Amino acid sequence: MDHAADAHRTDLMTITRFVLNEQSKYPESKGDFTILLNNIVLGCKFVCSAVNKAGLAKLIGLAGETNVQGEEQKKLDVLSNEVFVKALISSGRTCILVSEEDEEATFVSPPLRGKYCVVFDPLDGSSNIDCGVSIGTIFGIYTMKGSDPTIEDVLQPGKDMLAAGYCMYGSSCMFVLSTGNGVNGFTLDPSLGEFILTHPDIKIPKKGKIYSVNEGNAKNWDVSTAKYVDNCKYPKDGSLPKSLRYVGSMVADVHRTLLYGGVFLYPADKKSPNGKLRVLYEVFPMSFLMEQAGGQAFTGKKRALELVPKKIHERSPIFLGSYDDIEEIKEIYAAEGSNALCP
Ligand SMILES: O=P(O)(O)OC[C@H]1O[C@](O)(COP(=O)(O)O)[C@@H](O)[C@@H]1O
Ligand SMILES: [Mg+2]
Ligand SMILES: [Mg+2]
Repeated sequence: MDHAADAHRTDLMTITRFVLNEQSKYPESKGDFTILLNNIVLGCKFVCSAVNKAGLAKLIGLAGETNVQGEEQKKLDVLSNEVFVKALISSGRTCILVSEEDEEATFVSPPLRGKYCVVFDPLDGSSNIDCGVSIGTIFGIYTMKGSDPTIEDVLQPGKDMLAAGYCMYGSSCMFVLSTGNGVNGFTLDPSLGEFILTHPDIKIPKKGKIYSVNEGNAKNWDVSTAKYVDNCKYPKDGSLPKSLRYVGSMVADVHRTLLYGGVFLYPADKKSPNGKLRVLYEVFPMSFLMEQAGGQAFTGKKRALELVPKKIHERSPIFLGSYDDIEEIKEIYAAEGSNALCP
């Protein structure tokens, strides 16, 4: 056995070692990012174990509160939010936190203040919590621009994000991360309590066979969305129809899209003129990952990562997935426009 050659194999590459290797590429780095990420990973492990035993631990059902989005919060929404706020602040590396579950941004005071701004959806796919279908956590990381944190530090375009990722709590627990050098996936080994690199350098297929959308909104769609989905079902070019897959958890639908290819879309419609998904902690992180994996992310008008949000809970329509499939959607929108709502 040539042990020396084996030393470089990615087997048993934990996420901590992976990030430390990444860090070594930046000699000036003091390890702040590694410590921050370590606490995000810890938060995900905590939430993963709570999700796995939700039915046993009476963590199913409503918390009795309503969040800023007007949604009834689930017990696990509230628990996950508390876990991540604590994990992020105790890292001593954050200055601003924006959570889906908190109306205002949280400004971290010294001495625990650091240079990173973290935007996050502590539990994504809340409508699937009580039935045990895959859900997740989504996050994005920016660097503070000045010496003191201001809300402008999180109202930056998505392309200025430093890193983004999600953790999916499904049949296996997967942590998917990009620090701007491609996308890597890690699977939690429950017996070790370690995330192990299992999906190095994820690249989305250039074209896919799957489309993912809530067709229940079809009567409210604009002409372009209706035309694209019609093309998926009744292709005009003689190709095979695409298959429909929709979990209703963005993390699960985007994770499948990243690995298998195709498109996930949550368009604007008469009911939700700005779509449903939130720019900072859903649209941006997933768009960042999609582009890093060779795909695209489009709003119906522009590249999603070019958006500059004005409010922390702002929403945007989103189409993300395989490069060629998003090109097709962009051509339809260029021809039909994005304001022509279905009659
Ligand atoms: O039920 P709908 O309208 O299809 O919406 C599903 C979408 O809403 C979400 O559940 C919104 O996220 P939260 O669960 O974090 O609020 C997404 O995960 C999902 O893609
Ligand atoms: Mg969400
Ligand atoms: Mg959520």
